[in-house]
Amino acid sequence: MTSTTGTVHVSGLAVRHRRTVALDGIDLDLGPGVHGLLGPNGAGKTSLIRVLATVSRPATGRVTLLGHELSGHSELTAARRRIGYLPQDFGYYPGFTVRDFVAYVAWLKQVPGNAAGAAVERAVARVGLADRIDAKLKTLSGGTVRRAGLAQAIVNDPDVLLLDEPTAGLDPEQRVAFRELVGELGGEATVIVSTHLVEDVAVACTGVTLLEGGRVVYRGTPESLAAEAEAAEGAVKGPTQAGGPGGSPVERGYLAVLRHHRAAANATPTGANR
Ligand SMILES: Nc1ncnc2c1ncn2[C@@H]1O[C@H](COP(=O)(O)OP(=O)(O)OP(=O)(O)O)[C@@H](O)[C@H]1O
Repeated sequence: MTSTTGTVHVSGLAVRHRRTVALDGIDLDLGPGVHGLLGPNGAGKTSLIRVLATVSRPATGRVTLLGHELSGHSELTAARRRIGYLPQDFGYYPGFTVRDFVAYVAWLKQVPGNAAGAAVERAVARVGLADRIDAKLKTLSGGTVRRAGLAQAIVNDPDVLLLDEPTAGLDPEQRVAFRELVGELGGEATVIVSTHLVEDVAVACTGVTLLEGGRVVYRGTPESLAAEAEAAEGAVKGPTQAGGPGGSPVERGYLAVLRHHRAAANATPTGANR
């Protein structure tokens, strides 16, 4: 976990929004695979993804993506060609068709003109929208627009794919298809997925990073996170104490880690662990 060879390397990353510290000294090293980013509201997931997507700048720290340190103009430009990004809320021209929307991003990402048409059709087909490619975005449901958003994120075959709450608004069938696609993409690319749906992480992710209060409080795999629940439940002799009844093993592990972290932070007189 502490290797420095990952395609995404972050050290001492801090992000502030006016007086709010959104990220407070993050160190991460991520390579190919699907990495789930979990954490409660306000934990800093979007702030981290926005820095990696090069749309916001850190207050302090270093970020290296695919060997490009995200600082100078030429390094940023080189990295951007190889990044795919699906923001939590993305804007679009409602009068654009799915094809126009994805083609526009292909152009922004400098996909060569002679390859762009095929790249657009392939990306749209991969998200299951081939039959809607010439439909205007304003005629599509929220979940379908979100799939078009995913198509634009993968049109350049990115080496780093950043997805902020990609399954929000998807129906269960679409969510299953999404997990399969993300699993496929993670075979070669470094995929970072922020989500509140812990089950997405359990099924689709090879790694898990849990943020709280702008800090990394856990790194592991879905399996190791689930084992945290078992350990906590064993210690307190009852599942209701660790995560509550009905939660999946990974959900209970998530809750157990947060609870443990908060108890440790409260036990620190100076609050230095927060
Ligand atoms: N533009 C902004 N201006 C002021 N504060 C902000 C801004 N964006 C984020 N914050 C604050 O920064 C912190 C981290 O927010 P961020 O959106 O990164 O968290 P998150 O984990 O993505 O949350 P959520 O799960 O609710 O999307 C929060 O305290 C939030 O209120």
